[in-house]
Amino acid sequence: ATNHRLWPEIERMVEAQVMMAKMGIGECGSGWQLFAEDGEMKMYRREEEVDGMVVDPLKAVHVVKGITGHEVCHHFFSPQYRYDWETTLEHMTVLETISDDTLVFLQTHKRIWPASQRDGLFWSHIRKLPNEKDRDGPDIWTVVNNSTDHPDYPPNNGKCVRVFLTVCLLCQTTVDPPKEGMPLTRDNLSCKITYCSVVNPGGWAPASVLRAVYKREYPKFLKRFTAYVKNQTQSKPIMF
Ligand SMILES: O=S(=O)(CCO)c1ccc(-c2ccc(C3CCCC3)c([C@@H]3C[C@@H]3c3ccccn3)c2)cc1
Repeated sequence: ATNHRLWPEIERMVEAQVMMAKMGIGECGSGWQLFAEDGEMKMYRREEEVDGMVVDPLKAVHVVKGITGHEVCHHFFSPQYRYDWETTLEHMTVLETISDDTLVFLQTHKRIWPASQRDGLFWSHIRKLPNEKDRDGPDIWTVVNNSTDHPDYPPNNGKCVRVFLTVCLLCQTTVDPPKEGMPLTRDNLSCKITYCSVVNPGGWAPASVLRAVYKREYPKFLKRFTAYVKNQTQSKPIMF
């Protein structure tokens, strides 16, 4: 729905986030440090603080066989799967359904001692993008999540401190064609996933605790989420 109050912001954020996600780590500016590696998954972060709070930008790249970018983005965007893969989630509500590709979420995350509990209120938008490199190749799919306001849920008015986040999941599918006359199967699929996130904790939390949480939770999240998508799709028809 292009006539919604958030549309101009969504357009701007999607364009900016997709451009950043497409850039290699080298081009993304200096200061990225590899902090986790597991097979094809590589996680980088930059150590940044705003008003003494850790807001370390994170960029992860991963290559997963047997799934498509559409399937990855569909399972990331759709609320009905979220409790299955998002382990730090305590509660999730869809506050607004702006259109079938744009939702507004309110989420509370499990408390991380000794910091106070956090919640996040953000719009989430899923979009297919043309594959510029290979016109007749599979499309690129992306989901962008960005903090927003909602009149009924002002920040920090209850037990939770409101985090401010911007997240981009960008997926590029590669099809390795089967032998002449052989059917296309999931063995011919590979998906390059780029996950970028900046989470401002919204209020004081010990830097050492936050960095330890990020170091533990982000690799776990991406591995768990991608394994979940493989598991959910393995016996289903391919969704391009
Ligand atoms: O990609 S998403 O949009 C997927 C939808 O859920 C998303 C990802 C992460 C968060 C998030 C929000 C707050 C916090 C902290 C900050 C201070 C205390 C709680 C964390 C901590 C880092 C840990 C974390 C890392 C990865 C996954 C989940 N948890 C993460 C929110 C949304």
